[in-house]
Amino acid sequence: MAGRDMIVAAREICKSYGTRAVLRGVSLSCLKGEIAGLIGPNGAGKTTLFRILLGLVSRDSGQLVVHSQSAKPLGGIIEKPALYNYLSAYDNLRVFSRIQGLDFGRKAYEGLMERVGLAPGRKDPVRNYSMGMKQRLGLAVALLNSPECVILDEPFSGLDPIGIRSLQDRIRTLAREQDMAILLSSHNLAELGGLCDTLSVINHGEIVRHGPASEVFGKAVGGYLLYGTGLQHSRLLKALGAEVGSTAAMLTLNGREISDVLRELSAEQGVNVTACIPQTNLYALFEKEIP
Ligand SMILES: Nc1ncnc2c1ncn2[C@@H]1O[C@H](COP(=O)(O)OP(=O)(O)OP(=O)(O)O)[C@@H](O)[C@H]1O
Repeated sequence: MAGRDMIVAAREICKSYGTRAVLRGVSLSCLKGEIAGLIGPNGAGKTTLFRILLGLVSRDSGQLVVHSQSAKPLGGIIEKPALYNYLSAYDNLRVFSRIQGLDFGRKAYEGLMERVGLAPGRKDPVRNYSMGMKQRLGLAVALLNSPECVILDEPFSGLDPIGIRSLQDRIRTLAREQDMAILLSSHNLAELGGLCDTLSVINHGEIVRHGPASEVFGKAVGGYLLYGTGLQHSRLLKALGAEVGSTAAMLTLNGREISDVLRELSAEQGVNVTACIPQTNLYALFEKEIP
């Protein structure tokens, strides 16, 4: 990995609480302009790792490496953003800056609000905000001080699908247009799959898989749900043992490529597939990969 482009790396991090080992030799890194996802079930160790990266919790052993020219290279939100609900978004940003002994001035705060998709003119208290707006304000707080890497713990929790899409777009812009390194966690593959460049899977305090998101996502696909017309007449679906209804079919590939199956289906008379939705198997994803 080129040191020049790497912003943050955790190497072989171990952490125990009492006799419980929570992180067992975890390594994770994020490059400039990269979106790196960390996925794992409840209690896997995601928040603990992010707290260690942000210097909020000490590690027992392992190394943290940060390459940055910035005075404050890392910014982040751990769990829900802790906001002052009785203040406006603008005043929240001012208070969070002053806590750090800084004041960036009106223009900077308004610019930051626009950058995360909040209307700078809105004066009412944050308690009136939707969950999605609060998450975006939390992101703005994390961006104070212009960090080169932003760490977001469960940023999509509590958001509806439109809120998820909107926050994903903001995160993509930060990485693609502003070259920021983004590390984010979730226990929901759908939230990370289309957004991240790389995915690391953590379970019981160990990274059990790591790689390009498309590969890791591919490991978790157990089958496909097809929608369409005439599916019940398909000889191919019957031969593949799919469960076929009048408008939908559940298909397990058994070694075939989905692209080949779709091509062959499109050649069948009277069969028209209108949607193909991968069905993920999280048990397979969270299982430790045998090298
Ligand atoms: N301060 C603490 N004291 C004792 N145990 C802790 C502490 N913080 C976390 N743990 C334990 O460490 C383990 C990992 O917790 P962590 O919050 O890092 O997991 P997570 O993957 O973020 O889970 P979730 O998705 O539920 O937020 C859990 O068993 C948790 O109970």
